[in-house]
Amino acid sequence: MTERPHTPLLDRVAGPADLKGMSDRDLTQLAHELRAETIHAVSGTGGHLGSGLGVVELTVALHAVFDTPRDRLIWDVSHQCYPHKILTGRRDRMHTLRQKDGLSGFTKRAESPYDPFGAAHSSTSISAALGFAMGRELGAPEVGDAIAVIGDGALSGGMAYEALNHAGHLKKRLIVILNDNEMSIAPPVGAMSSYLSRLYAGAPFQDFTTAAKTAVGFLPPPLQEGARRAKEMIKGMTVGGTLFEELGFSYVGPIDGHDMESLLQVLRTVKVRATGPILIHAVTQKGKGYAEHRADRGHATAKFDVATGEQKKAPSNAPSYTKVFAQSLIQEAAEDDRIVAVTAAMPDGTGLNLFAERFPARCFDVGIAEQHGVTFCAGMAAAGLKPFAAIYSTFLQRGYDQVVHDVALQNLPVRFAIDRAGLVGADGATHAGSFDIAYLSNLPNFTIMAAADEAELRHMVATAAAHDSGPIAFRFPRGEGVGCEMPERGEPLEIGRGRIVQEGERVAILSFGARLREVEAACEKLAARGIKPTVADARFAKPLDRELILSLAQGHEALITIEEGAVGGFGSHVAQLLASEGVFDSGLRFRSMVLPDRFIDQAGPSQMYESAGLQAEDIEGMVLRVLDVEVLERRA
Ligand SMILES: Cc1ncc(C[n+]2csc(CCOP(=O)(O)OP(=O)(O)O)c2C)c(N)n1
Ligand SMILES: CC(=O)[C@@H](O)[C@H](O)COP(=O)(O)O
Ligand SMILES: [Mg+2]
Repeated sequence: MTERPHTPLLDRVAGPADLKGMSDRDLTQLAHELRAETIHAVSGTGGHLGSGLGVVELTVALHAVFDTPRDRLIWDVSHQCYPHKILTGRRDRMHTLRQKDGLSGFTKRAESPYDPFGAAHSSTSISAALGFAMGRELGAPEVGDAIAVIGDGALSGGMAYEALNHAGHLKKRLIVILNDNEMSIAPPVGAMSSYLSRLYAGAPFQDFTTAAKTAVGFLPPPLQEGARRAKEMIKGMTVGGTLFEELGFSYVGPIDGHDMESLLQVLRTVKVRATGPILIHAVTQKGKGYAEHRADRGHATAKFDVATGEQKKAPSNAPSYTKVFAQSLIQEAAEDDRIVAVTAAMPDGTGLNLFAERFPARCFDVGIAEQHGVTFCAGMAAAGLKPFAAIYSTFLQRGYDQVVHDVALQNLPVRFAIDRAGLVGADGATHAGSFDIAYLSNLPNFTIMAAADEAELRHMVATAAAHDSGPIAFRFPRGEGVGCEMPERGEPLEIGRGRIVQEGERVAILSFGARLREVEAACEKLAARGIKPTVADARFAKPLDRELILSLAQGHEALITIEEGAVGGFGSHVAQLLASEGVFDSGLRFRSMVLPDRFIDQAGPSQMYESAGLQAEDIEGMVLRVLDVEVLERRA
């Protein structure tokens, strides 16, 4: 980590109360110091750098003008919250950011009273802020103002409009700050993004309409109405946030989100004068002061050298699952022009940026709009295309009703490429892909697969491309594969068929997904005790391979299932099958190893799986217990 920046003003800040006595000039200087501190801190931990750098002035101004934590400040996604955390008493813990037992990379209620609402999934801030505002209106004495800071990317999320619509209807005082940096993770997509650009493209008109507003005031009253309508028409035609005003908000902006003086002036005025919902449109630069010129604006970074900007990434010895997915899909799409692909604002994260380079007309970024993305795919499937929805497990939760109602119920052949399945590491509990097996395997018509390694993933992409008789999903973990031999091209798998990995005796371990490597590591340890389990890779959670499961159950004393998912998934369906076939009556010992029924905070992925009890030593222990070996050893 480079040497600490010189921050004399920031050193005097224990919390936002210390901003109250500062002059505007000091607050401007404080912002410079806060930006340097943010860069310094993230250089030592890695994390989301660009979005925080874009809101440094906004963070200082908000905490200077409003009375946090009584005034509730809610950050959308909250990946931009690092300056906020530094100002709210957590500067000395920033070196623990996104690490085991450290600070979360997002706002978190349990972490600080200055984090009134947790986030990480996008587009939730206005709804939450409106909830606080209504709490205040209904007499919650300790709630002051409710302030949501939402990015232009997050504003492409449907629930943001649901909240804007409701706020405009309720007409209660609510402050929404649109942090518009013309970036999502990638350049933003959508009509809203171009509308916002017009707002400040026409900014000179903003001055004009201000002048017009003043001029109207000098007209004799009978003419004022006509002049006012003329002003509205001009504003409506060009700038002026008409969309927001039509939704019942007062609109202020666009203002320069890095100009401390205008920020302070606008916020102080709004604080005194706002009576209903108001939207302040602040234009900022993502990555300001360090990464604003980078293509990704420094959205996410590993640890880095501040002087050179060089990231310190761990060397990789295997391709990432994401890259294998993208390359495999490109192979399939080259042979079948019905294949199209959809991402919800995560082109690079899902690897679809590679697909788009090859097939630009067949790749769609719908913005942060998973609900729309799923049903958009359903429509394309109904039209005879072969859509692949590439959506992280955790973000697919946002489109669940669309999965049930528009895809499963109509039995439409949408392919779901579910990346970041299982525990994901530094992003912590909000991003864990824990539930997709459970939330998909209970749906009729679905076929569910999980890749044990990158070779299996390639076969599963080919399987999904060939599978046209209904919805099919395949899941794979975040990060690198195991470095196994890769087939040139994927071969479609027989639907509902698993595979034996090693023959053994007494106990069978049936793995679904990428825990297989840990199972094999456990078997190496068990071999030293003369125990050789049978190991099988289920490949499918739906339809189950009945024949394989029943033969394993009938041919062993014990059967153990393992998966990178919560209860209610693969193991539950195996138990259901065994119970319905009366297999338990013959005394089979059955154990199902799943993620525990609790949220697991951020740590390294293997640390998280250790906490979850799904590592090789846990599997070894399970085998020993189920065979009573430990008990016998203790008695011996
Ligand atoms: C529901 C959901 N989908 C996708 C994401 C991934 N994601 C995190 S930040 C981000 C872009 C946010 O853009 P914006 O709101 O403009 O914030 P900025 O990074 O520009 O500050 C996306 C797509 C998410 N957090 N939540
Ligand atoms: C803030 C956010 O939600 C995304 O940036 C997410 O952190 C990306 O996750 P990956 O790093 O796994 O692509
Ligand atoms: Mg943005």
